[in-house]
Amino acid sequence: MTLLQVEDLRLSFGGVRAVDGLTFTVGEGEIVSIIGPNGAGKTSAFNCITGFYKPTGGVVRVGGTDVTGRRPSAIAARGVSRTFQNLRLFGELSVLDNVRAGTHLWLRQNVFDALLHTPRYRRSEQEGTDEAHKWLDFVGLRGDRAGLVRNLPYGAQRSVEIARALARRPSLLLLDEPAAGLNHTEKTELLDLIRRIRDLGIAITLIEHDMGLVMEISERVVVLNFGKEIADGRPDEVRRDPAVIEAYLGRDDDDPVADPADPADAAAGDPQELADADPPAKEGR
Ligand SMILES: Nc1ncnc2c1ncn2[C@@H]1O[C@H](COP(=O)(O)OP(=O)(O)OP(=O)(O)O)[C@@H](O)[C@H]1O
Repeated sequence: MTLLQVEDLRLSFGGVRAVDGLTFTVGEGEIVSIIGPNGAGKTSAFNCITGFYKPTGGVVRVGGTDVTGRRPSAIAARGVSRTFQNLRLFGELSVLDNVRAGTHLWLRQNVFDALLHTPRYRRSEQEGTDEAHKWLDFVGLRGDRAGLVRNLPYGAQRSVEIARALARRPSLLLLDEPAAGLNHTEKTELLDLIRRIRDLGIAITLIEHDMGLVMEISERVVVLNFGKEIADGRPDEVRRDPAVIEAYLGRDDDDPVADPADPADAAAGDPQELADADPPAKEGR
């Protein structure tokens, strides 16, 4: 069944067409990556899908329901959870409380119960705490969970953010550059974690610059360039796609013929190189 359906999604910032006609779907339990050079519109697309930006055009459906332009909380309540490129943890809260915050989406609590600390409130608080521990175990975060989250190393903070997103009990998890800033070991653990999340039946859409990770884990890859979708296919198809290779590596207009002696052209001719290619540096941001 199709879980997420994005149709002709558009977003403009003044004259900049950040997203320019994006169409793709994500099925139940599927892993779909969105890739593209810096500034291609990936995060803008995520922000439209999750309600942080109101798209200029197009439709976003979750489980068949049109959620275009709805508030982030309404879209989250439909089972869409996300992490952010720049972590958005509550630095002054404990590790455990950060993850417990995710459970408030579905824990049934009211002001009356909270003020009077009724047995029902205490039961639901315990349920939230148990659930938070469960997800912290799942992401493999050992150590002190009562300490402030901001005292954790960066890689561990990323894990806490994923645990918090999972504590919302999503059917679709959107990860914005989950491997950024992680070392080799942490990336291997992330790969395993993403697979284990998928094995729970949760669909995953990730934005990622680490091509090795993308090519290894994705069932489908959607490629954006200057807001436009230039490819949507299996990893092996996408990395052989000339439009994708050109978007990543660029080609001098005055030099349309590949020169095997030129490392850039040699790389463009070898699809395997795309897996190792560093995206071009940010421009005009
Ligand atoms: N809040 C904003 N105001 C104005 N322009 C923006 C805003 N956010 C993004 N843009 C522009 O929209 C375009 C797409 O940016 P976006 O951040 O979505 O790209 P991206 O593919 O996620 O890039 P990166 O890989 O660097 O994170 C860029 O030209 C960017 O400068």
